[in-house]
Amino acid sequence: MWRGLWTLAAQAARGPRRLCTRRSSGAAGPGSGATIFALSSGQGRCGIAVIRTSGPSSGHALRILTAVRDLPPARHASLRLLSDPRSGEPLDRALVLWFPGPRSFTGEDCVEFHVHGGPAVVSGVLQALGSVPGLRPAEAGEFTRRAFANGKLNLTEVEGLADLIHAETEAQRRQALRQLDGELGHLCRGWAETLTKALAHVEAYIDFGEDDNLEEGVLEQADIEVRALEVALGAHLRDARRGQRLRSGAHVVVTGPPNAGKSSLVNLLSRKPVSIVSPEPGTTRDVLETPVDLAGFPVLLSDTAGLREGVGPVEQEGVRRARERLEQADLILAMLDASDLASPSSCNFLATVVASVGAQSPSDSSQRLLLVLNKSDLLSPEGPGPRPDLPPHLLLSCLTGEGLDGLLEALRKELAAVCGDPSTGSPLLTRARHQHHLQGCLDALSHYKPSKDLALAAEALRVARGHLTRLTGGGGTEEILDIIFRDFCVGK
Ligand SMILES: Nc1nc2c(ncn2[C@@H]2O[C@H](COP(=O)(O)OP(=O)(O)OP(=O)(O)O)[C@@H](O)[C@H]2O)c(=O)[nH]1
Ligand SMILES: [K+]
Ligand SMILES: [Mg+2]
Repeated sequence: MWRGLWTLAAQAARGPRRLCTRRSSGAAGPGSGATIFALSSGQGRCGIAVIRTSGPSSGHALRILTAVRDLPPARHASLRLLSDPRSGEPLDRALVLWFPGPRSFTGEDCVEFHVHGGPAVVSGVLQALGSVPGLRPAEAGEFTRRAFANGKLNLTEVEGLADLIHAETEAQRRQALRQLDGELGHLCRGWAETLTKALAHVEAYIDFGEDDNLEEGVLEQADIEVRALEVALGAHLRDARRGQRLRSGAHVVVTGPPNAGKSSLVNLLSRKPVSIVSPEPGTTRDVLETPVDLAGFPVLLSDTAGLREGVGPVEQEGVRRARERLEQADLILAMLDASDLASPSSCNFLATVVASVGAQSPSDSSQRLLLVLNKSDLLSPEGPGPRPDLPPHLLLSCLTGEGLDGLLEALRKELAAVCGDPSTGSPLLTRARHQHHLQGCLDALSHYKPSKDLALAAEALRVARGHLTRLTGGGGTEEILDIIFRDFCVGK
């Protein structure tokens, strides 16, 4: 998650960075001449490290380091002794792979050296590559940028790749893989084709409308297709918040009367002592936020002050902050003490918070709520259970852990609804950029009124199509590319 937060924090700490490309050099463009190299596996001691090159001198570099005149067979691993070309000193016995362009990740000639992962070996091979004329170290994201420039990936696929590298939860990984597979790009291309066809029809009508040799119903057909596209775009936009939540984390807020066990639950779900737990009501005052992986979904979990009136000014401020945070929640975990359901604070909580969220119809409610009755261990086995008039709820004991599995399963279902389930359904719009262009496309289509003015209608179609093209990176401006490629590390 968190990548958003981390990137912001890192940028604040370091000041603006220029990580990826030198725009002026046009280093990413095909035929830019330079051959780049970098360590593509993680930094630090490891069993195997992968060093990659990309560019026209890749084959030359491979021959020089292996001191073998013939290149190994394409896309087959071969064992070779690598030596420093300057001193002839052996560096490592390594697996090398030769990927002649265009059938490579970047579309250019590429080589992979799978060397032993010790820091001395890695730095020896990197230095040896640096000594080969025409080779220079890669900048962050430069391999991917070349792949993009050579048409190997479109922009949404590049974003999917960045997300895949940074994915921290199962659901994020699945979503990133789907995007990398080109699902969103595919959808956009289909929509753009529809618009191209409609545009062709409108333009034909402008040119030949008066003639008899134009098929009948051409404009009507274009009209039907554009209106259907508007409906599809609208449906996707309504879903947009879900994709972004999956990328940056859903807001889950734990609330309830004092001492219900909210902090105990937050500690249990995050598996660390985030909040102070004590028998004293009113222990938690500030909102305490912690990133967690809940059932495979990225979540920002907030612990809040117990809701009650008639307390001192500090706790009152805590209650105000708790209510404020509650309004921003995607999912509310409403918690009550199962052994204390008749108390005024429990009744008041049920009548206000639980009832008000529950009253919204599921389709238009922006928030979801799970009611949890904690401290089930305090209920006597034969005595009457929780009140019969309660809304649907789950029983839990933070003390014994009983009911935790059921709660996690319920959370998984709720979060799938909040974030969108990446294993099913239509591709999600994971970034504000996607939403911006789809909205732009939809706005342009609202000006499509061929019955009023054919020329303006054609222009509306052109503007709308431009948004879809830019979404997948066609005609993308350098600034957008810079922002997207900044997400990558060196070697990717
Ligand atoms: N028996 C029992 N006690 C529990 C359980 N969960 C929490 N407690 C106890 O209940 C008390 C209150 O727990 P907290 O987690 O501090 O409750 P809270 O809702 O965060 O309280 P405030 O922050 O004061 O609003 C502590 O003494 C916990 O040890 C449970 O499942 N069973
Ligand atoms: K407490
Ligand atoms: Mg607390």
